[in-house]
Amino acid sequence: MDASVDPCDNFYQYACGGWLKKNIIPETSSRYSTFDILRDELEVILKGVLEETVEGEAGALTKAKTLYKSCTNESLIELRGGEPLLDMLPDVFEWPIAVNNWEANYGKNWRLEDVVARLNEKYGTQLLVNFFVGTDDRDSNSHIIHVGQTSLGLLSRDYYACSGPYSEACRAYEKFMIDLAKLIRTDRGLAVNETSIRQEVTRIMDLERDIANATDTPEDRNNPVLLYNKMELGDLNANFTLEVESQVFDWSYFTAKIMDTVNISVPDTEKVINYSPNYYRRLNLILARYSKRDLQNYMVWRFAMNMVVGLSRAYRDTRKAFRKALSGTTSEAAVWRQCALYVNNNMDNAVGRLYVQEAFSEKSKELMIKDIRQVFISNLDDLTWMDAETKKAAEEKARAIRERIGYSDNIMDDEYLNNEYKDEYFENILQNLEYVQKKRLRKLRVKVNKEEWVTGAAVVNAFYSSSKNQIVFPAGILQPPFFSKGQAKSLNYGGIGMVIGHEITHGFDDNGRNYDKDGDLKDWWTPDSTQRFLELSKCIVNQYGNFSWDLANGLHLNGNNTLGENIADNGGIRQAYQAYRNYVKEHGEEPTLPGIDLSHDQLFFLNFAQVWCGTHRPEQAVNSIKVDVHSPGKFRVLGSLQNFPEFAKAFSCNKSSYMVPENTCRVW
Ligand SMILES: O=C(O)CCC(=O)N[C@@H](CC(=O)O)Cc1ccc(-c2cccc(Cl)c2)cc1
Ligand SMILES: [Zn+2]
Repeated sequence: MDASVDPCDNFYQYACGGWLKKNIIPETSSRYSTFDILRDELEVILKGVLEETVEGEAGALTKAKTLYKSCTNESLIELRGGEPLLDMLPDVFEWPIAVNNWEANYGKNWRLEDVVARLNEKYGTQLLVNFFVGTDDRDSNSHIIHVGQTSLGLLSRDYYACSGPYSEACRAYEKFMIDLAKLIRTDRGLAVNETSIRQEVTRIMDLERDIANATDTPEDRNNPVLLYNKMELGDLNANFTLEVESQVFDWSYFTAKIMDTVNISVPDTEKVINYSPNYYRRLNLILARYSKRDLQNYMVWRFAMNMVVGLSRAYRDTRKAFRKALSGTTSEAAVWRQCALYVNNNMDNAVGRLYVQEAFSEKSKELMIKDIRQVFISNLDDLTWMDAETKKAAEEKARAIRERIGYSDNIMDDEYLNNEYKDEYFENILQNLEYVQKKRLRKLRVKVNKEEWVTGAAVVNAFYSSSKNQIVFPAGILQPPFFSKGQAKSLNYGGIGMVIGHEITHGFDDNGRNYDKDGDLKDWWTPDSTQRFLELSKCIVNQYGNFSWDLANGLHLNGNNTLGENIADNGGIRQAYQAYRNYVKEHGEEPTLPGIDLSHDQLFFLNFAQVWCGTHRPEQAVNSIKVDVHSPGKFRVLGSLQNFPEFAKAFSCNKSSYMVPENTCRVW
């Protein structure tokens, strides 16, 4: 901390000023903070357990270690060059820019449905048409087919302006395409004509820019009620025509191409949810202006660009400038880190088991969730803006929230674990992609398992699931500074207590409030209470929208896209603090910590703030301000403390100081 700063002038600087002086962002990190360091440390633990040979361990654990080993076998990876990618290009109907006679060999029988379906069912990549099986928002026990809008190579639609802070990213993106195309042609012994490659790359960029402009903005996708457009599969053919070179996209044929691979037949009367009707209407106008070749170039590019990270140095180098432009890092993370992350993401229960056995103590499960839930409920009484009927429903929902702490007992059961990973899909990454995707598609005819955890255990994070009305605190976050049985309660309440309140409040933010206690999209609000909620939320939208972020060229935060997180932060701090005061009332003040002349109330706020001591690279700041639903850490701390009078009291701040603004916001 920097005690020379007045906590009432800028509490973030007071709490973190010392940290910022002592820490430099590593060249491999785009953001570096207390929170990120916990994640880096967790990866080190994963490295240790994944490299360790243990006789007679469960088969699933050996498979995770095998996958990790194949991923980190750098000499073999170097030897194989671009082979894993080159070998599978024919399987997705080739990349026209990197092959000769594409029209003769592939273009003739080419169908958009075939390539979009193949990328989806075999490579888990949703492009152009985002087809996926997910929980039915209005029937949270069932799965249903969804079609949504595509993801973008440059992450946010705003980048395609390619001007100002985005010009470098666009230039690097196109260079990435050119270099990869040249490298593949060279590897295939094909002539490289720089001019024609540049021309094709320009068309791919134009196509993706048009697609980006066809996508709905995040603001237009904030309300789950408006996204929920249920229709029959047959209606997609009738109302959402897509045509390429006068070939009409057949939605039924397309769906069968995907679902046949998991032996699920889908009739035209099948109900589906269309999350992005406007996107599909706009998309058709765009497709009329491009050729089959353009589309094929675009889609295979979007797939190939993500494959290079697992290939030889020459292939990874084509992505360097692009990675620098988007994240600011000058060198990629160590291979072992990338592999530990990859295996954890794809085999989270096996890796979770290894992590928990190695680093988690059962004592870390004794969280104060009950206290904080109780505070949320008793606070409802004070809310003047909510009527009794809606308060009653809110209380019922809060009481119904189910909690998950640490890890699922299932992962400690060898039988269960081996069964989850029974197929031989773990030799390498590509096969693993197919395995994970098939598992997702098979869920269509299966009921939602609400007991299932929405995350692995080896994760430094926490979650709220609106469809399960469930809060989850995986083992990875149950550690200092968030929690430790041995540390002061003021630190635990300012740490994990805040996170618990944050997750509970997600059930009542601008998105979560649309779901009832059973996780179904059902309105349990009176119109008046809804009206008042929206007014109070507006205060938060404006408050955070007023923050300008120096690291992002002074861009202002998007108060709408970050609203849910900001409501959760503001609820969390209040609930955690009140729960701490209740604890003290019952158990008495805690003994003061030696050598620190701060009260426990002050320590509560200090620990809360120091979670976010850290900083971003400018490129990452521009990126995250567009795509992250969380506000930057500094503003999460400042914004929530400015709205909380108890903070001002704890540090005896007077009215005129920055931390005690004239008008404050409060929802929960
Ligand atoms: O990685 C990231 O940037 C997102 C991390 C992220 O917010 N995860 C959340 C997952 C979610 O949103 O429910 C869980 C969470 C983590 C930290 C805090 C916290 C702690 C102290 C002070 C403040 Cl203002 C906030 C609150 C919630
Ligand atoms: Zn959150």
